[in-house]
Amino acid sequence: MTQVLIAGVFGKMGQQVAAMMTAAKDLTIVGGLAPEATAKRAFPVFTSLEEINVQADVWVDFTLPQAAATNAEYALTHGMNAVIGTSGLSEQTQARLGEVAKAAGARLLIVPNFAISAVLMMQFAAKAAKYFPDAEIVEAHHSDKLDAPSGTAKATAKVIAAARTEKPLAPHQDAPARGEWLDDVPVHALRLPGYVAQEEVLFGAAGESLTIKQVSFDRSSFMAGVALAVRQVHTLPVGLTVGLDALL
Ligand SMILES: NC(=O)C1=CN([C@@H]2O[C@H](COP(=O)(O)OP(=O)(O)OC[C@H]3O[C@@H](n4cnc5c(N)ncnc54)[C@H](OP(=O)(O)O)[C@@H]3O)[C@@H](O)[C@H]2O)C=CC1
Ligand SMILES: O=C(O)C1=N[C@H](C(=O)O)C[C@H](O)C1
Repeated sequence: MTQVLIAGVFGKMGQQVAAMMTAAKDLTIVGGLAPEATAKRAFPVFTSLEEINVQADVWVDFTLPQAAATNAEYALTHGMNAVIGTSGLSEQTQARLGEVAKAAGARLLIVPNFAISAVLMMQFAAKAAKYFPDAEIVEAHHSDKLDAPSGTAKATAKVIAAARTEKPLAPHQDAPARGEWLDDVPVHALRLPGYVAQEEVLFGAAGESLTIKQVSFDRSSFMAGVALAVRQVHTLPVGLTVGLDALL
């Protein structure tokens, strides 16, 4: 039985993760963390780190970047492995938390996107970038998403840059309409009511193009990945792992 504490338990993701774990026979929710305990749950809901009086195997976090960093530090130094789904943590913060995990002998798994389709999209994009250095990313999310570009778009730009063997042909342009350039990949972020999450990676070369697209129609798309991460985080090396790839 894996015991789990969910931070952000009343959020859009937190609620779905709690429902998924309640239905799973091998996962037990020992507590939740939320700024206000606005509803009753079958497990205790704490409103601050100081209040927490339970021990978990795994801390799962779907909150805000600053909160996630503070929470992860708490979890890693209190005998837990941590699975962070929260987006918007800077590279420096991720590296620092990795050091905290190492010092504590704990595992920290930061996952830009738990949807298997998104993990595969990034893997396919890395493969394509070897042959198509010119790439652009268009991501679209629900209108109350706080961060832009998305964590998935940042992770995709990073893997494209790492896989490229040549420089892109299209010149760098600073015009706002050309998007935000991450690792020499222009990223365009759309925020629209009705959307959940999706991303397209477009590659262009002389006389041809390739588009890789994934869509999360609803948040159930993330649940298999969250369950896998929670069940398997203990098998990862001590310290920081980024992405679900290591567990697939
Ligand atoms: N990796 C992935 O696959 C996915 C990642 N995400 C990411 O997860 C995060 C949450 O997304 P989503 O559920 O849609 O957002 P929501 O805004 O619906 O939920 C976030 C929740 O966190 C709560 N919260 C804020 N501060 C704290 C804190 N210090 N401790 C505990 N809880 C806190 C908020 O409470 P209150 O509203 O009261 O302030 C809110 O209920 C985002 O960063 C998003 O990008 C989302 C989907 C998939
Ligand atoms: O906020 C969201 O909803 C999502 N956030 C993650 C991101 O920033 O990439 C993952 C997914 O896109 C949903």
